[in-house]
Amino acid sequence: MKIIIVKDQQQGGEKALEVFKQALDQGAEVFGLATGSTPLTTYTELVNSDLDFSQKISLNLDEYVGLKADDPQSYHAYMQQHLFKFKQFKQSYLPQGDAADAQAEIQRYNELLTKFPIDLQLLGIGKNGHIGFNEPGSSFTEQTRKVKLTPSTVAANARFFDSAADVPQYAYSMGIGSIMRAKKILLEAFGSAKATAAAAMIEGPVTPDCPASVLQQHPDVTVILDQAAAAKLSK
Ligand SMILES: N[C@@H]1[C@@H](O)[C@H](O)[C@@H](COP(=O)(O)O)O[C@@H]1O
Repeated sequence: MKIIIVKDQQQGGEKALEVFKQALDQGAEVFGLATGSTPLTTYTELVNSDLDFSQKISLNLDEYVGLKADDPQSYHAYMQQHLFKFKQFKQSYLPQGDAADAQAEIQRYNELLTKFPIDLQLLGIGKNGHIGFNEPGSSFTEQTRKVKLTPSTVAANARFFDSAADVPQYAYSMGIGSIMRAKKILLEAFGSAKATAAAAMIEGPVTPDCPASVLQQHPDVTVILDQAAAAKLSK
């Protein structure tokens, strides 16, 4: 793992832009994208850059089950608001939260991932070490699936909803097996709330108890941390 420690989230976004630029220079065609507050500065940097994604494909990590694409809380809406409205991609895919047939939706998404192997996967990390919506205990080999969110993740994401009761309890998520197939991975973590998870990911044992720890086994991972998120690293 290559660890980059920056002053703050703003500087983290600037570093992330460099990683995207390098991936494009190396011929990346397919980008795996993430949501949450963590990638916001990265998306702002991408939007304000002259990088051209108009012939590139994107695939998002996850989507809440039950939300329509035009629901303002959906990850579709998030991506539209923060990136796609400003930066054109050739084609962008997310799981369809309101799909009538969950199994068919999972299969559709797995087929897309096979058709478009991800060159650069952007990730955040949950306070409990989850990546995508792969909560502690998730298998390291699974592909896209429907997952039940833990109470702590529901609580953490409640800030984006009117009330905790409105937070969906299930999501479609690329599995850890899908994430690990990406050629290159860029994980960002900002703020003291992520310090324990960041230390477990980087220095702890590789265990499903901290799903992000599996990244220690990936050959090309860059981690961008701000000083607060890096505070619990031993060196
Ligand atoms: N599914 C998302 C993850 O992809 C994200 O990494 C995590 C952290 O969110 P934030 O960046 O807002 O801290 O939250 C959600 O659970």
